Amino acid sequence: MMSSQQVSEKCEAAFRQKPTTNEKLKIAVLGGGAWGTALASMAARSGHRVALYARDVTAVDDINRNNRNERYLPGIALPAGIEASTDAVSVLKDAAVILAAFPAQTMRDALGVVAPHVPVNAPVVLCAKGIERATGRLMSEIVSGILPGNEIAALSGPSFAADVARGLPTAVTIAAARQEAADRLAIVLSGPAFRCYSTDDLIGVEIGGALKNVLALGAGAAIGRGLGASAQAALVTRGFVELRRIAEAMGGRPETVMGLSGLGDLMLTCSSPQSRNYSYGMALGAGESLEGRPLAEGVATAPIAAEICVSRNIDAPIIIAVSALLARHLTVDEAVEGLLNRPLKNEF
Ligand SMILES: NC(=O)C1=CN([C@@H]2O[C@H](COP(=O)(O)OP(=O)(O)OC[C@H]3O[C@@H](n4cnc5c(N)ncnc54)[C@H](O)[C@@H]3O)[C@@H](O)[C@H]2O)C=CC1
Ligand SMILES: O=C(CO)COP(=O)(O)O
Repeated sequence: MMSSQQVSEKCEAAFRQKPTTNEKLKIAVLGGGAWGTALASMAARSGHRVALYARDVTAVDDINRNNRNERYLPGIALPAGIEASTDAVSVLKDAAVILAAFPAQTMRDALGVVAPHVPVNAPVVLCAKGIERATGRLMSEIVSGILPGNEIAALSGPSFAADVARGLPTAVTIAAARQEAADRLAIVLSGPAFRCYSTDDLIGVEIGGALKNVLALGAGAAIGRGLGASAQAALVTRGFVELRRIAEAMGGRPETVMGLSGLGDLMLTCSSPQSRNYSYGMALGAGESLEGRPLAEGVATAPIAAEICVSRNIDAPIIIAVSALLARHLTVDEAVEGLLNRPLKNEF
C-alpha cells in the first residue's frame, strides 16, 4: 500500500509531464474567418511558423499590423507571429501541415482553387463541420477527390474560436484513416492549452462535428420558444441517439461520437448562445429575423442529413424535424407535438 505522501507525489509528477515534442514546423492555415484565425493563433502559441491564407485584404492587414481580426474575432488580441496573406501560393509553400478552415459548403471550391499549390507530402487537416448540401458528401470524401495524394485528416471537438484564440484550454479529436498519421498530427498540433486526441475513425469524427450543429439548431429553437431546460436536455439526448445511429450507418464507430467530436461538442454547442447554431435556433424559436446572421453550418447540413436518413431508412425524427423547421414546413409547436406523439417504445 502506498502512503498518502507517495500517492500525492505520483499525482503531482503525472501533472507535471510535458508533451513529447518540441518540433517546430511551418503550418499553413486556409481561411481567415473565426476558426482559421483561432487555429493560427493556437499554432503560433505552440511556436510553429504560421502562415494564414485569407481572401479578405482587411483581415490580412488587421492580422499583420495589429495582431487582430476584428471582423471575425472582435476584441481579441492574437499572438504575434501569424503571417497572413491573400497569396495562397506563398502560404502553402513548404508547409508541413495544412489546416483547412473554410466553411463546409465552400470547401470544395475554395480548396479546389489552391489545390495545385498544396505540397503533396503535407497532411491536410479538415476543420469544417458540415456535410456538403449538394452531394451528401463528408469533407474528407470531397477533399480526397481534390487532393488524392495527400493524407486527409479531420479536427473536431468542443472549441469555440473565441476561446481558442484567447488561449483558453480545450481538447479536440484528430482523425485520419491511418492511426499513425492521426497520432503524429495530434502531437504536432497539441499546444499549451490545446490537447489533441487521435483516432482512425474519420467518419465518426466528421459526422459528430456536422450533426451537432443540426442538434444545436433544435436545442436553440426549443429554448427560443420557451420550452424550458428539461425539453432541451431531452431533445439533445434523443438527438444524440440519432447522431450515433447515423454515424454507425455511415461507417463510423459509436464510441467515437461519445467522445469530443460528438458528446463533447453537443455539450458545448447545444447549451451556449456563444454557438452560432444554437443562437440561430434561438432566433428561429423566438420568431425573430434570421437575416444577416453569422455562419450557422447546421442550416445547410440539416436538409441533407434528413435526406440521408430518409433514403437510408435511419430513424432520426429530431434531425428530420429540424430540417422541416428550417424549411418552414413545420412550426416549433408542430415539431414538438409530432415528436411527443410518436409511438411509445423501449428507450434502447
Ligand atoms: N467559429 C468557431 O467557433 C468554429 C468553427 N468551426 C468550423 O469552421 C468552419 C469555418 O467557420 P468559421 O471560420 O467560424 O466561419 P467564418 O464565417 O468566421 O469565416 C469563414 C471564412 O471563410 C472564408 N471563405 C469562405 N468562402 C471562401 C472561399 N471560397 N475562398 C476563400 N475563403 C473563403 C471567408 O472569407 C471567411 O474568412 C465551419 O465549418 C465551422 O463549423 C469549427 C470549430 C469552431
Ligand atoms: O463548432 C463550434 C464549437 O465547437 C462552433 O459552433 P458554432 O458554429 O455553432 O458557433
